[in-house]
Amino acid sequence: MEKAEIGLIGLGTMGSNLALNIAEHGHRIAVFNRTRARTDAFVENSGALRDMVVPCYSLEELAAAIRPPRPIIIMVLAGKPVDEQIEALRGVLSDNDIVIDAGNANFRDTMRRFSELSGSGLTFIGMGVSGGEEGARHGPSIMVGGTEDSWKRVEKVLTAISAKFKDEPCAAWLGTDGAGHFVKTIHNGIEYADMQMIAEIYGILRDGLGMGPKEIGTVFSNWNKGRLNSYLIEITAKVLAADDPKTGKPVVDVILDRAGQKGTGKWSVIEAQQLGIPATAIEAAVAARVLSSIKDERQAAEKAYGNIGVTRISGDKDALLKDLELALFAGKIAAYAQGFAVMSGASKEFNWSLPMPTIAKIWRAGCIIRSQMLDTMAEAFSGGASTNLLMAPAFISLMQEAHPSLRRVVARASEAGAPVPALSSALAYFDSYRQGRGTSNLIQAQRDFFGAHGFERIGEQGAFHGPWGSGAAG
Ligand SMILES: NC(=O)C1=CN([C@@H]2O[C@H](COP(=O)(O)OP(=O)(O)OC[C@H]3O[C@@H](n4cnc5c(N)ncnc54)[C@H](OP(=O)(O)O)[C@@H]3O)[C@@H](O)[C@H]2O)C=CC1
Ligand SMILES: O=C(CO)[C@H](O)[C@H](O)COP(=O)(O)O
Repeated sequence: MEKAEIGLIGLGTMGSNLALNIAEHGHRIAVFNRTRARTDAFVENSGALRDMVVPCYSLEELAAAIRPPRPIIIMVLAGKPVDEQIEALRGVLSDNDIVIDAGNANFRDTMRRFSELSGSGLTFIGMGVSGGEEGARHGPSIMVGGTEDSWKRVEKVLTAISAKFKDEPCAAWLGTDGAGHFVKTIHNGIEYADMQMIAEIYGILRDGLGMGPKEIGTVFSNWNKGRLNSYLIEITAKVLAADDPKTGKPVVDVILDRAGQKGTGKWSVIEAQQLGIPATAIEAAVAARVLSSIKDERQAAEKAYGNIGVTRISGDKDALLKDLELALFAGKIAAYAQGFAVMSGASKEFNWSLPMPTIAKIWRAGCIIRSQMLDTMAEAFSGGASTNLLMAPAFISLMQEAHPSLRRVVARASEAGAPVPALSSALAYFDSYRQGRGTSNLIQAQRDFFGAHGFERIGEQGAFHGPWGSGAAG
């Protein structure tokens, strides 16, 4: 039998679709899954691509089915299962074979795996993939970390299967070792903020304006034709339009308000904190998911405080809708600015030289956060935007137009009792970032008072102490 060009382990949602995508692009692929039944089901459902697929029932069989040097994609649950697969593969692979971890790995695990495999003869690639089920099948965004040489060896197949934005492949080599998985992690952090802000706007429309799912869906659908055009807005409109076959009710009304998470949002926030770079909108989104998960406690609190609910927001509905659209737009810009700032900090910390224009470009199609705005970001970064996206001329104009709406929406939502943690964090970040003289002069003084930490004076060099007298520095 003709040998396969590539192998894949893990035929779950992502792996099975990625395998079919690879096969459809003319690459014969050998596949293996821990649970045999899943391999059988995959083969049975591979339809016209059946001849391009080689089912294998052991790693030995998988290795024997692929032409050396073998590229093998691992697409299993992140964490220990990946280590177990790598360990098992070491026993069946040969020098120059390439092991590609394509799951949502923590980039620190990826760095460790790089160092553990160095000198083993095997090449390792840590690769972030975004686009969910549909993206994996028809074109995901692919973020690669590893040596440039290893990228060159897999570039052809990865660019072929990736999404295309106006013919440009959404797959790129972003740097050594953990670079690809770090960028995927921040992609997901931004995804969390984006989703949370959309949910906050949905909350205002539902509880503040008393609108039903279908009507809200139409609002999102209209917004998707304008500046907010993005995959997440598009699917939100579709979700809100869908009915539950069991009850006939809008499906969103029968879903529990409790969202899970697998780790990438939390890792984004941890790494931002480690780097000392504020990612407050992302942090608020992660915290909101955590709060959503303590449903019993929230219900008890509702009883304790009385069901105050959200008071109705009155006024010109069209003007309010315009404000909500612009508020979401401004909030998104702040969240992206934070995500890119974190990547910029990590790039320096880990010597990756992350290419910001390329990252924005490969996020324009295929991935979950794809949006029209990313094209403007790609242009801004290509034009040399470096410190913070909020300093790019195009984004200064956009924020000047949109921030008054964000301010009004946060104020009105707070008055009405509608929680808007991500939008308000985004606004506070923007307001703090654009304030030439803030309030930390007082913090310097407080620190000096209780801890003799000293402070700087305006226009003078050196460290100074305050005239605090007795009781200070105690
Ligand atoms: N779903 C999504 O939208 C996206 C997911 N990802 C990432 O891709 C990876 C796979 O996700 P997804 O396809 O959704 O997950 P699924 O739950 O659909 O599939 C999980 C796969 O992992 C395998 N697996 C689990 N534990 C082990 C183990 N201990 N040893 C060997 N194999 C194991 C399963 O095998 P078995 O059949 O035997 O259980 C199955 O093939 C994850 O890292 C995920 O975070 C990345 C981007 C998007
Ligand atoms: O990577 C993804 C999308 O880009 C996965 O769908 C991931 O599972 C999303 O994160 P979480 O499950 O924590 O919401």
